[in-house]
Amino acid sequence: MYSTTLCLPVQGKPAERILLGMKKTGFGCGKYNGFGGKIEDGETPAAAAVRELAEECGLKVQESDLEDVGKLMFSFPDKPELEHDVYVYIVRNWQGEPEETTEMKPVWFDVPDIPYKEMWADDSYWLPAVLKGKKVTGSVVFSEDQEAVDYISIRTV
Ligand SMILES: Nc1[nH]c(=O)nc2c1ncn2[C@H]1C[C@H](O)[C@@H](COP(=O)(O)OP(=O)(O)OP(=O)(O)O)O1
Repeated sequence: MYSTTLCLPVQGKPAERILLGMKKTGFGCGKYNGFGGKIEDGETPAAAAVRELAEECGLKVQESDLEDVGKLMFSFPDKPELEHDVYVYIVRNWQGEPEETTEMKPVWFDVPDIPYKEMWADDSYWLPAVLKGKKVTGSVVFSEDQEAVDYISIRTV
């Protein structure tokens, strides 16, 4: 199993707008998602989140700007090698402007217009709670096509 990060830049508290990226390559290509990727050997989740956010959309943050909003585990019964967990962070302060990179095309969405149909199927279960200020932990099992959610257990606090 490997570990990844997911950074969600938002404006407002509670969140009114969110920056998502249309993923152009790799895992989740063609979906809108937060910004993140694999945690490298010897790297902390926070350091990886800062690095991936800058690499994928050019926003620069300090580790102290990361608000830890939970951890999720994703598994794919027919593809155990894809099993991974995700450290999820919200950021409200950054330097720079979002810019398109080879990996992601960033787009701002008003929270009521978040394009859940063009995102990972689990997001509609937990992202609304996170945007209202909750923390989430949980686990998601995907179907064979790696698109539909077969089982989901999310705890919000
Ligand atoms: N079901 C899911 N729901 C969600 O909201 N985000 C997910 C998700 N499954 C994976 N992610 C996120 C976590 C992470 O930010 C990204 C996948 O990272 P990966 O490292 O696997 O892919 P990349 O192709 O970006 O590789 P690197 O950038 O090279 O690390 O997608």
